[in-house]
Amino acid sequence: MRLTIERMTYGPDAIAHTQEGKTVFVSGAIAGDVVEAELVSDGKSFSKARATAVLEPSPARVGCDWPLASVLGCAPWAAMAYDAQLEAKRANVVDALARVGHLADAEQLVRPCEAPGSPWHYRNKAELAFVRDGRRATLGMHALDGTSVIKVEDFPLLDTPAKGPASRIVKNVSGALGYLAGSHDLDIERVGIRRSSRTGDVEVAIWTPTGAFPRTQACRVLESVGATSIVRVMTKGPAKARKVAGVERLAGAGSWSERIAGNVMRLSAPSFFQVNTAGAEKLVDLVLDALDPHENDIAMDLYSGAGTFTLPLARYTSFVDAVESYGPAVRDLRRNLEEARLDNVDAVGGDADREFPDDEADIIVVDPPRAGLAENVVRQLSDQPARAIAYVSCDPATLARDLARFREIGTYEVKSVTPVDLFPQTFHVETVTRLYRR
Ligand SMILES: C[S@@+](CC[C@H](N)C(=O)[O-])C[C@H]1O[C@@H](n2cnc3c(N)ncnc32)[C@H](O)[C@@H]1O
Repeated sequence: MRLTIERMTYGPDAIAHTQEGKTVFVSGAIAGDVVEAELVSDGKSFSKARATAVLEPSPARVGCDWPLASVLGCAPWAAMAYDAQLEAKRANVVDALARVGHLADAEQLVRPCEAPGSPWHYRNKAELAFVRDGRRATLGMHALDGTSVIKVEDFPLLDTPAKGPASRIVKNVSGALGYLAGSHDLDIERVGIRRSSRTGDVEVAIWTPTGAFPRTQACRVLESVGATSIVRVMTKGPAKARKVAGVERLAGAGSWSERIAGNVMRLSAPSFFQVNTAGAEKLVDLVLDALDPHENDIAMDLYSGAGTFTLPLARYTSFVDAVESYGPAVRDLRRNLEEARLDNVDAVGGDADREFPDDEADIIVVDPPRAGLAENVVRQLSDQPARAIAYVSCDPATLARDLARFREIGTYEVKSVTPVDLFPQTFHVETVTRLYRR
C-alpha cells in the first residue's frame, strides 16, 4: 500500500490516510515521506502499518550515524531533521490542548518549542537492560518491537566526556558485568548509569532483587570502569509493581551530584532527576520567569522531587512549602537544602492532595508525573490566592485535561504554554504553562 505521511503522532508512529479516508498509524516513516507500507493490523476505525520502503523521502529526512537508532526504542525520531522535530512537538502540544482539553485558543497559547541543549549527547542517564543466557550476559536496550535486548556499547544520547575511562562507561560496565556473569549467578534486573560532565560524577546503579549478591566480586570487577559511586538498588514485590527495598553503597560516594542553575543537587539512585540537565535548567528559567518571585513571597512547590525548583525558589522567597511523596527523594531534598544552608523550606513527605499545604501561597510551581494533577489538587490550587502558577508537565494529554479543569473553575487563566525539548530524537516533550489569577 502506498501512503503519504501527513504528521507525527505523540508516539513513534506517523499518521497517513487511505484513499477511503481511514487513519493509518505507520511505523518507520516521518511526516512528508511517501512510503510503501504493509498492514500490521486492520481495525474498525484505524489500521496499523509498517513502512517497508521510502518511495519519496520527506524534505525533513536526514541520515543518522548511529545504526541502532532505527531498531531501539530510544531514538524513534532520529530520521527527522531537528527543526522538524521541534515543529512536530509544538504541533502535538497544540493538538492535545485542542482535542483533549477543548481549548479553542490552543494555537495562540502554545509558543515555539525551546531547544536548550544539544540534540545528541544530552542525557545524564542511561538505563540498560541486563539479560543472561547461561554464562553469557548482555547489557543493552530493548528493541523497538519489544522482542529482544540489543547489546549497546556506545550510546550517543549520553553526555560524553572527551577522555578518561568514563567516556567509555557503557562499554566498560558491559565488559565488567559480562565477565562477572561468567563465574557468578547474577540476578540483575537493570543497570542505571548517571554521568555529569559538570561535576565529574559517574554513578553505576545495579538493580537487583533482595537476597544474595556477590558484592565483593562486583566491586572488584567494577573498580576500573571510571565510576565515582557504585550502588546496588534492591527491589521487591511483583514485577509490575516493584518497590525499592533499599540502596546499598558498594563503592565510592553512594550518590550522584549535578550542578544546575547555580545549585548542587545530590541524588540517590532511585530519585527522579530530569535526564537532560541543560533542559532542566531551561525549565527553572521558565518557571522563575513565570512566577517572578519576590523576597517576601511564600512559595509552594508540589511534586518537588529532590528540589530542582525548591532550591532556586528558597533563594528568592521568604518561605517554600515543598511536597513530595517518594521517601528517597524527600531525604535527598532535605540533604540538598542542608548542604545549600537553606532553612526556609518545609519539606513534607506525602501525597500532594492529602498533604496540600495550609499556607496561602503567593506563587506556586507544580511538576507532577505523567498522570498529571489529581482533580482535587486542581480544586485546591484554584482556591489559592497565589498570583501565578507554573505548571511543568511531561504529558500533553494530562496537561490538556488539567488546564480544562482550571478553566472550568475559572480562578486562573492560562496565559501561555511553552514546549521545551528535553528529549531530542524522541516524541517526548516537556511544557511549562503560565497560569495567572484572574
Ligand atoms: C516529574 S517529577 C518532578 C520532580 C522535581 N520537580 C524535579 O524537577 O526534579 C514528579 C515527582 O512527583 C513525585 N510524585 C508522584 N506522585 C506524587 C504525589 N501524589 N504527591 C506528591 N509527589 C508525587 C515523584 O516522586 C517525582 O519526584
